[in-house]
Amino acid sequence: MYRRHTQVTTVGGVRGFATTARGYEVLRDPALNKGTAFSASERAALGLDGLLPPVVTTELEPQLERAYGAYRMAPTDLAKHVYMWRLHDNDVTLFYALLQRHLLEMLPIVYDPVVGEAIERFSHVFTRPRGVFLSIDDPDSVEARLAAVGAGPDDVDLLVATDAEEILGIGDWGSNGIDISIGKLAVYTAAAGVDPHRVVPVVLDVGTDNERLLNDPLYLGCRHARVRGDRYDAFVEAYVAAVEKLFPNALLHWEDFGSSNARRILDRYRDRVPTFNDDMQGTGAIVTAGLLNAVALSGGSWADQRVVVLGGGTAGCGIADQARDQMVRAGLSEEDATRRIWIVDLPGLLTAEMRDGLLDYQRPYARPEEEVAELARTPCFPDRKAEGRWPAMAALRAKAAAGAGVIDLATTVAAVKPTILIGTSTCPGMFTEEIVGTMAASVQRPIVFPLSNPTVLHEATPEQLLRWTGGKALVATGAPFDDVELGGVTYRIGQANNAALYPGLGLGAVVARATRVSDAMILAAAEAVAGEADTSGPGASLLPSNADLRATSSVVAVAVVRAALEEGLARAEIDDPVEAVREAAWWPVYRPVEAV
Ligand SMILES: NC(=O)c1ccc[n+]([C@@H]2O[C@H](COP(=O)([O-])OP(=O)(O)OC[C@H]3O[C@@H](n4cnc5c(N)ncnc54)[C@H](O)[C@@H]3O)[C@@H](O)[C@H]2O)c1
Ligand SMILES: O=C(O)C[C@H](O)C(=O)O
Ligand SMILES: [Mn+2]
Repeated sequence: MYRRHTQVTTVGGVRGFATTARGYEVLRDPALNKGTAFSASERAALGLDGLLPPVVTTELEPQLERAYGAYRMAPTDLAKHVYMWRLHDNDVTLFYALLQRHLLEMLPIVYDPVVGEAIERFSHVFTRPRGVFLSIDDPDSVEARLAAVGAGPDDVDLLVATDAEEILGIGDWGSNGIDISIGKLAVYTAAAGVDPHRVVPVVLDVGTDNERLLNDPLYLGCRHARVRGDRYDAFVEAYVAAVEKLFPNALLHWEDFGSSNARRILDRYRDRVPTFNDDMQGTGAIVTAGLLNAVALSGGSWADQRVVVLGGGTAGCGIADQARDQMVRAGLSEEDATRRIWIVDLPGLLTAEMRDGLLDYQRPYARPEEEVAELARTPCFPDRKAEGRWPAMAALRAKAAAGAGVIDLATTVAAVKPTILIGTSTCPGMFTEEIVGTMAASVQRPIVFPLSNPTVLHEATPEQLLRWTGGKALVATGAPFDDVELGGVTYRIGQANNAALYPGLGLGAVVARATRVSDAMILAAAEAVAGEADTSGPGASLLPSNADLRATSSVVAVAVVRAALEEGLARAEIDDPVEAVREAAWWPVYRPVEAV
């Protein structure tokens, strides 16, 4: 966000800034600061002579070299992460120029998986605030806190908010979760060119149930258990209402909410404001993109797929919904399509007898009793980590364990013979050789996507899946994985991470000034991503490489703008979507700064 004393302007025919700031005030504004790249005349006019070394380097190049050297010197991934955000606080342009140049290397540092470590350590490595902290203990202050960023009604395009109940697969991290909002926004800019000065990261601090935080003297958030129920809903409402009032054009992105709140919030607001839930819809769409290519390569038809999802939370059910919709497009009725999806969670295969304990969006997938009556049940052992984190599912698990037992993943896979196996369980190693072998024995090209993040939580590694299936598995993962060499073929592993989709979706929605984020816009994004992958040749990736994210995101954004126009959801007048997206995209280049 630009400070109040700075305006975006045109300087000598080029987009630049006009500012009343002088001296250190200029250098300490990360939006304005160019360090050694201030020209001699800018230095004179802005009062910078004497405050900078004498050499003038008007290009970014030498600064990029210096910054990359410093980055390389940072001894650990977390130290690299901290270095990058310090750089951001010093010079936003240089940060994004560096990130974009080394995108494949730095995305995992700035974003997932290292952002997970940074979130766990937030209270210990905190140096300076970024983003907006909203507190459930002071709900009346929501509007004032958002207004404190100092932006006018036309100055904000996008807000990413989290309540941090289910960060990646690492659980509840309270107000530390601000870093996921910040990380997601950095990807919006690096991947799609969303203007980093027109976005706001937000944490909705409703407390935390994480004992480690509650007992950490350095914890910086509200030190009490998570507030739920009416107070929670009123707080979320206060946030949305304040955004509508202060930033009427802005898109609202929800990130890493717990499974009991994510869908409810989305359903409440999706017809009122432009909004989407990244874990449900962004993930569903990027996985659809990977599946579109995988199903085509497998030679099968969508109407014939059988899908088993391990982990029926926000991501798993978001994926299930979009897979169901794809089968409906292939000609199945909604009921028949739903019947081709099996969800296995902590209580085992979700069945009709559990109906009352299931979340509303899990319920359609519960299997009828008569169908599962013959399936073997195994006793299950309490999983302490999971009991705390998913009370509803853990209660069902305990009930099943006390009764006949659970229908586990191995039994489900043996009975269903799925063509597609999806992992969103947060439980590493759950896709065993036995389970994958069972699948491979009945389908030619088993499609297996272990998606849990961060990397250590993957249900299986691509190397294992390919080895166990003699290279037949069609694999995509949530975190980045190296190529796999097997039988003389190099297998490139597509990353089915919503980072490859939501930036283009968001940019498209922003460019169109969309009033809503519709299912058609999301499908257009998924199809656009799928179309960007070259799946020809042995071992080809199912998804485009993250090295091409900028180009992929532009294609996605154009497709989203077109879909918004077709549905009459665009407020912007757009003749040429390609040109509109090109014009809107922000690039990390130094701009002239004028003293006024
Ligand atoms: N690749 C991506 O783009 C992407 C996107 C979103 C989420 N994810 C990952 O998916 C995972 C789940 O995320 P979420 O947002 O859906 O979380 P969530 O809390 O909403 O869902 C997790 C579900 O897994 C279930 N579960 C836990 N242990 C299990 C076990 N042993 N067996 C079966 N089910 C189990 C829980 O009961 C819960 O229903 C996380 O690791 C997250 O990082 C990946
Ligand atoms: O953040 C990611 O890497 C993807 C996804 O949103 C997740 O929660 O895991
Ligand atoms: Mn997420």
